[in-house]
Amino acid sequence: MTSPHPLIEAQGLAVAYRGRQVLGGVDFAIDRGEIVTVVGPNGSGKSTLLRALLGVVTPSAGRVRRARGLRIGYVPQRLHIDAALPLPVRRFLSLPVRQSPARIATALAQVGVPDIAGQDMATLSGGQFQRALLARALLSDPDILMLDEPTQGLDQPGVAAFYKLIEEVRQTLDCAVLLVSHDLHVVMSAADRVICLNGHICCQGAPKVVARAPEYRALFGMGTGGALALYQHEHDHSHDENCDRDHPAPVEEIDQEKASTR
Ligand SMILES: Nc1ncnc2c1ncn2[C@@H]1O[C@H](COP(=O)(O)OP(=O)(O)OP(=O)(O)O)[C@@H](O)[C@H]1O
Repeated sequence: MTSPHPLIEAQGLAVAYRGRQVLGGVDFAIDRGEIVTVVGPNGSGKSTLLRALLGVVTPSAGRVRRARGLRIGYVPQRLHIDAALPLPVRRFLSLPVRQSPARIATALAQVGVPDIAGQDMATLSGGQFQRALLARALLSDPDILMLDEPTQGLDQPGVAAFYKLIEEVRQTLDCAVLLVSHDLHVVMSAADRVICLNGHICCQGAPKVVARAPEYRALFGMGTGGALALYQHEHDHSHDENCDRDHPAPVEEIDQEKASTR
């Protein structure tokens, strides 16, 4: 259950590209301190949901509300950097907002790569690159971090280390974390809440509840439930364990109010 004053809230959110609806009837809210993970098959609208919450995609129906003055740190799914153009990490971190060397050093230390400031972005390993992107997102001192498949291309230990880092960052900054991922096993253990998306929210709830939901199993198979037991972490707080099985209203019934872009 989210609070009456979430950081971001969407109601009846729908998105269409050139008249083709890819997301519909999405009700969503996230509070400070929560880690929420969005899972779903390729093309199910995960990146679109993040982009609509960010305000870079205009909803075709429904609305998005962001808390006044909300600072969002965004790590995109892809970022192509031309290898022919030298771009030291410290300069990359100063784009688009100039940052002091001290802040850059702090951010790089925070994400566990204190020695790469002078290295060229094109020469970073996959894990170092992802950490540099995360450092850049942290430099905005975010209330919420949005990460779109941040562990793509990392090996399993790299993935596990990255999620551990996210958890540490959440604790240090007391920010919310919204992430999209395909790393089902680790995600299911690291998130407070999992949203299973397939053009609409198929089901959502605490990881162990979602893992049992027939909608989740229909999308991801039965295997994850077993693996979950290995990764399940200890919670010192309670969850709303209701798995929302309601499917969205047809598009025609959704509030047509456009997103506010405060
Ligand atoms: N700019 C765009 N113009 C037209 N169609 C788009 C655009 N962006 C995404 N789509 C389409 O919208 C649908 C949802 O895409 P989206 O990238 O949100 O899915 P996803 O769940 O993030 O997928 P993946 O797991 O493969 O990254 C897909 O069918 C995609 O082709």
